[in-house]
Amino acid sequence: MPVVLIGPMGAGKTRIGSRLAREVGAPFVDTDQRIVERYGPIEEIFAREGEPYFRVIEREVVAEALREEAVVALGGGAVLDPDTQDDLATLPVVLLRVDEAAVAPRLAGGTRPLIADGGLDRWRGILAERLPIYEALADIDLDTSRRPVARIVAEITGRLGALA
Ligand SMILES: Nc1ncnc2c1ncn2[C@@H]1O[C@H](COP(=O)(O)OP(=O)(O)OP(=O)(O)O)[C@@H](O)[C@H]1O
Ligand SMILES: O=C(O)C1=C[C@@H](O)[C@@H](O)[C@H](O)C1
Ligand SMILES: [Mg+2]
Repeated sequence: MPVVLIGPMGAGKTRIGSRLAREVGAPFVDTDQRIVERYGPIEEIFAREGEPYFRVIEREVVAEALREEAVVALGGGAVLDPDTQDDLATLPVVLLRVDEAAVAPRLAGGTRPLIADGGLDRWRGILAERLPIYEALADIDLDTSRRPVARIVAEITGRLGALA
């Protein structure tokens, strides 16, 4: 069964997911990275085909990843898909949170298309829209704002053990 990481842009899903996978000896799948491998850079997909098309290919990649024995980091908006919400209801899901002060430097210099214009204000608005979904799906909920990656990974492995 996969372990799934969800949360907003910059929460650390990719970085913590890859460390967690190493720790538990499982493969790591990042759905954004898989989309890039197959379809090219995400900002180009958004620019060329628009967000609805991106969500369709994202759902395909997510559905495939959720059938793998892996640590799976989802894109920030993947939980908007109702079928993905259904899939996640029966899987161990880790919500990674981050506050605004901590995320600002993490987002600097990025190419995330949804916040290309609005920056941190847009990030805040998107999070507010999605937070009820994130919270409803999470089995483990933790803040990554001011803690080293190794500590966060240790806490997740401990809490996953308690879930089993
Ligand atoms: N606990 C942490 N402390 C400090 N920096 C961190 C921490 N976790 C992640 N980072 C840094 O924050 C940035 C964003 O992290 P990461 O790419 O893992 O986030 P993400 O949740 O995958 O974001 P996205 O949804 O955009 O893919 C990276 O530069 C990463 O190295
Ligand atoms: O929050 C979002 O909707 C997104 C987050 C990223 O992980 C990418 O999946 C993409 O930039 C969209
Ligand atoms: Mg990521």
